[in-house]
Amino acid sequence: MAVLSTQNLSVIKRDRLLFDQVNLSVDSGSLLYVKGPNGAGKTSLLRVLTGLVEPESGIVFYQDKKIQKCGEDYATNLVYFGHKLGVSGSLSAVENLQYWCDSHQVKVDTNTIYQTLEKLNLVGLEDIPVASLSAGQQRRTALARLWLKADAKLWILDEPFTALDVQGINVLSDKLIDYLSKGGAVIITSHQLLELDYPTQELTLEYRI
Ligand SMILES: Nc1ncnc2c1ncn2[C@@H]1O[C@H](COP(=O)(O)OP(=O)(O)OP(=O)(O)O)[C@@H](O)[C@H]1O
Repeated sequence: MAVLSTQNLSVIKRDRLLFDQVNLSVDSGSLLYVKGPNGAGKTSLLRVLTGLVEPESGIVFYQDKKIQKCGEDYATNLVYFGHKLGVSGSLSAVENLQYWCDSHQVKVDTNTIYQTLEKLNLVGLEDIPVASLSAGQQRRTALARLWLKADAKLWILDEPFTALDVQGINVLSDKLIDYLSKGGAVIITSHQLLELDYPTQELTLEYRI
């Protein structure tokens, strides 16, 4: 049984058909790389997969069940990392992550959050307002959610490598491979070349006029 699959997904934005009849299927331990130029519809597709946006037509299934019928089960087993980081600049990294965990029913103690931030090279920056961190450090803060919710069955990641330096890219790449190797499923977009040493399915969206 696929973790996530679709049947004939089509999305229109401003009278433009972004994609039509998309059928995809992602199993446990599988990586799907969604490619395409700016404006092709990658983010739109990912948002439909999360259930945040309704498609014009077609169905998204989580473990063979329509996502609209899954209730909390889908949300509990999903991490969506979108373009917007969803962090509050006035809160510290620890406070942001504690808040995120509380609102996503992720049970962690504060010590685990500090340890996770250490893995992301944010030692000494855990307790200052996130607004005073660099762009890459803010992104690392948001990405810590992947470490904190590694028992989710599916990660949907929209450009997670943006603003990361080489070390950050390596840390995230290793985490993705670790998660996939343990049976997680990943759907990812990236304008940087995705060079994960892991079997990768690709879905390319063309820019349609
Ligand atoms: N809420 C919206 N309302 C109207 N048009 C939208 C909306 N969201 C996206 N679009 C349009 O849909 C098209 C696809 O946008 P989308 O963000 O999905 O592309 P993308 O492939 O992710 O692009 P990029 O590589 O630049 O991130 C764009 O032309 C955009 O203007």
